[in-house]
Amino acid sequence: MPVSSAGTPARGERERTGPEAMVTVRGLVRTYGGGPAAVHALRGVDLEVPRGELVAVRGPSGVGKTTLLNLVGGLDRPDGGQVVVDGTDLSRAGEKRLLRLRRERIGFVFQNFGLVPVLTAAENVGVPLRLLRTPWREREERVGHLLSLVGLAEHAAQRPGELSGGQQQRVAIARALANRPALLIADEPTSQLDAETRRVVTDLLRAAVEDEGATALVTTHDEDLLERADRVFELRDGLLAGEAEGAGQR
Ligand SMILES: Nc1ncnc2c1ncn2[C@@H]1O[C@H](COP(=O)(O)OP(=O)(O)OP(=O)(O)O)[C@@H](O)[C@H]1O
Repeated sequence: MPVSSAGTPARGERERTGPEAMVTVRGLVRTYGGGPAAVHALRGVDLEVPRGELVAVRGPSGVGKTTLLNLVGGLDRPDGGQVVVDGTDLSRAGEKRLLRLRRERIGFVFQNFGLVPVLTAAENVGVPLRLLRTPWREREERVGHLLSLVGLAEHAAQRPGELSGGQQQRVAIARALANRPALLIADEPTSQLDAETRRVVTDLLRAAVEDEGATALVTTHDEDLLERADRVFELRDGLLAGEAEGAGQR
């Protein structure tokens, strides 16, 4: 990071967090509501996600895991602290810059999948590529490849309502990978799945990291996924603590 003599980032320089960190979170605070009913979801969270790793955040229900992912993904603004993603300080980025970062560099897998009900599986996977104005042929090839990767080539023409929960989850993962995101953010990507599908989805996340060069930040309770993460953090009482090394195996 270029620094001025005072040790702060040189004026006009894009803030960098070093070559390794894809995400750096410092002192992150998010409070919902006010007064005695205020919910202090995050009270000063610090987190570093190195490039090329699968990092998992665990913690009890309602502890603030989704809140953290939304803030890292630029979908919500914090009440305090700093989030730097891929060299961009989100608190200094305007809406346009945030939108571009989300479209070009980030893939999301939401807890409720977030698929568009009137679009087929293939069309849902193609949405991020349409937003990037990817040419038709390239889009079709990428969508076909991703649907095969998640084992849904045969279901390309079905709409979300005609797919099982596990199939919808896999469509959501294929869609999140469509733009070859530098950062894949996944909120409980294996929840509500049977053991076999959980394994398939975990394999996909590892493949995104190993083969597609992505960095992944996931929340999960799934012991198998935790086992295969490169690092595991625990969110408790609004703070992130206790890093454990996962096995990080394929
Ligand atoms: N928009 C909101 N308005 C008010 N309170 C909210 C809002 N979103 C979340 N909360 C509260 O903030 C806390 C953290 O919620 P969050 O969804 O981040 O938890 P979580 O760890 O992801 O939970 P789960 O594992 O059940 O998905 C909860 O107490 C929740 O009720």
